[in-house]
Amino acid sequence: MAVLLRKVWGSVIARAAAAQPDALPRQASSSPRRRTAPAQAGDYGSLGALDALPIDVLAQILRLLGPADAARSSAVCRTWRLLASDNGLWAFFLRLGPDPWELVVFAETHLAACPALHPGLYYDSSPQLSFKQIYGRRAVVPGSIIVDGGSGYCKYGWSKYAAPSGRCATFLEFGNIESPMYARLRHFLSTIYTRMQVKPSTQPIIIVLPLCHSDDTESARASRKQYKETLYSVLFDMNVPAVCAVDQAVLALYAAKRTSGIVVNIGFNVTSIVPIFQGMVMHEIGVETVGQGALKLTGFLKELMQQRNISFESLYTVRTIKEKLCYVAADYEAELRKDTQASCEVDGEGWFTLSEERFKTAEILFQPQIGGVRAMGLHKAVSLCLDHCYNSEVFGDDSWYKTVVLSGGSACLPGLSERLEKELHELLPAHISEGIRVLPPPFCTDSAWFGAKMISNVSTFTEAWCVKKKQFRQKTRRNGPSFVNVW
Ligand SMILES: Nc1ncnc2c1ncn2[C@@H]1O[C@H](COP(=O)(O)OP(=O)(O)OP(=O)(O)O)[C@@H](O)[C@H]1O
Repeated sequence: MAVLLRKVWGSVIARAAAAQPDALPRQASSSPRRRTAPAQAGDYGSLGALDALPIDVLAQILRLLGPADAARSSAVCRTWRLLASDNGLWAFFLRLGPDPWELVVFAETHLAACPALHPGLYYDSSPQLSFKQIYGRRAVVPGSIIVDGGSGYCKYGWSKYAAPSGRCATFLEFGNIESPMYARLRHFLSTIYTRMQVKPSTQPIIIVLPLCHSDDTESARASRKQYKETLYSVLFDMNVPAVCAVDQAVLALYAAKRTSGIVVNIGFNVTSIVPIFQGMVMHEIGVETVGQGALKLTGFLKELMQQRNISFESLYTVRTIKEKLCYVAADYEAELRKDTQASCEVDGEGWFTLSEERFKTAEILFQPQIGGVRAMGLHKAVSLCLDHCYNSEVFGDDSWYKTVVLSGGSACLPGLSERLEKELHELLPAHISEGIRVLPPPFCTDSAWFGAKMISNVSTFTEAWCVKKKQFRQKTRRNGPSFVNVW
């Protein structure tokens, strides 16, 4: 530390000399300004001279020293302790960390406690944060394994990584994991651990819970409970030390830096519209479901390509073309009159050119009949959900549902958020539609994974979000498995 301080001290003097090139040699030590610096640039002997430096220079020194030495310097004296506890200093160190600053502030402000585990503790305000404490706690939060077992595609990886490290086609490798069975879940999770080359006992796990496509019925509640019970049992039988299980839609909402709103998840098979208030899925208001998702979009593009005699090798080719060329028209009729031809290359198969198929594919989200699907248009289903939220009148704040967050890979189609917002404003009465905003998916296919990553790094993660093996065993012994429902 002393060596660093000397270096800093040298740079302070050098900067002062550069600013006043002819003043430095002549200045007498009695001049008021010179009282804050030694007489010679090389005179580093006494560190006591630091006391005479202006506060902002001392603060800069602490910043240059880094968090470990800044924390150590609080042991020197009261003044250093005060300086080293400055919130701005620790906010500066947090900003240098791997997570974007606004995500850190959002997580520490709004995600300090899991609403399902600690309903009383949950807050949605902006308390005074101690960044020093937060820095210290975030530094020791253990890394977690994050598993988002989507019904089409599974994403998994370590929370300290920037993105999921592995992806696989859930439906091909594991069948549909939404019908929970001990053996299937165990096989699924063991496979992920093996692929990641991680021992289950070494780290907590965050499991992204699949969306429940049903209302608040007895059987829906029972199946949610059964799924969670099996999940916890499987993981604790595998010796996982702590488990955090959160709904997919809630995580996607967190990734958009919101705790209340409506998540529209265009899933693999179905699209779900999920109202969420302060991190809790509002099953009593109703989760709307539209019976088409990514698979239908790919299938419809395949049909359109076949109609134009465009040949391709597999459905993966069609999926790639969809991701590269398709978009959502702002105005379907107007788009039909435009020249929309564009091409893309698919590895090993050459170039493909599409015209109106580019926007016709996604138009089935709004006009399902174009694709021969008997389903409700997306805008109508979202309107219905908004209407239910408006009529629920259970909360004082009537704007909690006015942010609509898109999630799921297909929601990355360019133009979708703008079109949905436009349709909602046209469809709904002004008193409901006023102020409604539709946000594109914050991290494309990986929104839920990133929401989980945000939670995994929050300073209170282990105690506020995780269920530990001992807790689980004790509670099941005492209350039977039914207690899992509140988790
Ligand atoms: N940029 C993109 N544009 C259009 N579609 C995309 C894009 N990126 C991914 N997709 C599509 O998203 C689909 C996969 O979505 P996602 O990974 O969200 O599914 P999932 O998580 O398995 O679904 P579920 O929510 O039902 O569990 C694929 O069909 C893929 O083609």
